[in-house]
Amino acid sequence: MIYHRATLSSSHGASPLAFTAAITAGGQSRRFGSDKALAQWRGQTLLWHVAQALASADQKVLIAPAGRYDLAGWHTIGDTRPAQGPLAGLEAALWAAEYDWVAFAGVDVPTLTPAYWAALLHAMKPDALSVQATDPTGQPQPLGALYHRALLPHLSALLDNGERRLRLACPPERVVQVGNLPEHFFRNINTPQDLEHLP
Ligand SMILES: Nc1nc2c(ncn2[C@@H]2O[C@H](COP(=O)(O)OP(=O)(O)OP(=O)(O)O)[C@@H](O)[C@H]2O)c(=O)[nH]1
Ligand SMILES: [Mg+2]
Repeated sequence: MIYHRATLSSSHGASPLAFTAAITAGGQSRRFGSDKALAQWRGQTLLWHVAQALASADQKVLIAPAGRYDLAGWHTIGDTRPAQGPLAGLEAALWAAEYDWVAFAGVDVPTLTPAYWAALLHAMKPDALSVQATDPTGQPQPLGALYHRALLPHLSALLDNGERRLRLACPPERVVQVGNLPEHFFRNINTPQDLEHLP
């Protein structure tokens, strides 16, 4: 594991790295009870908030069934392995990526901001294949994280072997962990109650 303490005020003058943004949106929202991507928070859908935080990306892909969502500026691609979960969504994202680095998000992380993604991009190290924020309990967050597209063969082998856990997408020794980020970034929305508790 490679550790990095985040700074949210990172303006270093270097030209920003070109990257792909991918939102995996092929889930069934069973715990939420209706499509959580379209649930409203602060007058917009959760999906809109997630996309806004990634507006500066050079390529924007939504991994979802054709026709389910219409998000301006985002190109929808289908799952390579439908209904196999977010690890399969990541496989589709890395497969479609035109840039080495992919900022990978779910539809249910509406409190992420451009500063969150900038902190992850800033923490990148030469040997890294993933950059993941750690929550206040120290748990790495694989669903608002950066992945290098060189992980694709590793990921496909995992999926072929029946693995579905997103946290295994990258070998731990190639993950850069980013600590010290504000607590409000770590709010996954799984149920209507989770949404009610968002400020
Ligand atoms: N592309 C793709 N994304 C998925 C798939 N399953 C889940 N996701 C997405 O992965 C993210 C996190 O998954 P969950 O929080 O489990 O969402 P979910 O599966 O819709 O919700 P539950 O049915 O309650 O588990 C969400 O953005 C989902 O849309 C899938 O099979 N394909
Ligand atoms: Mg699920």
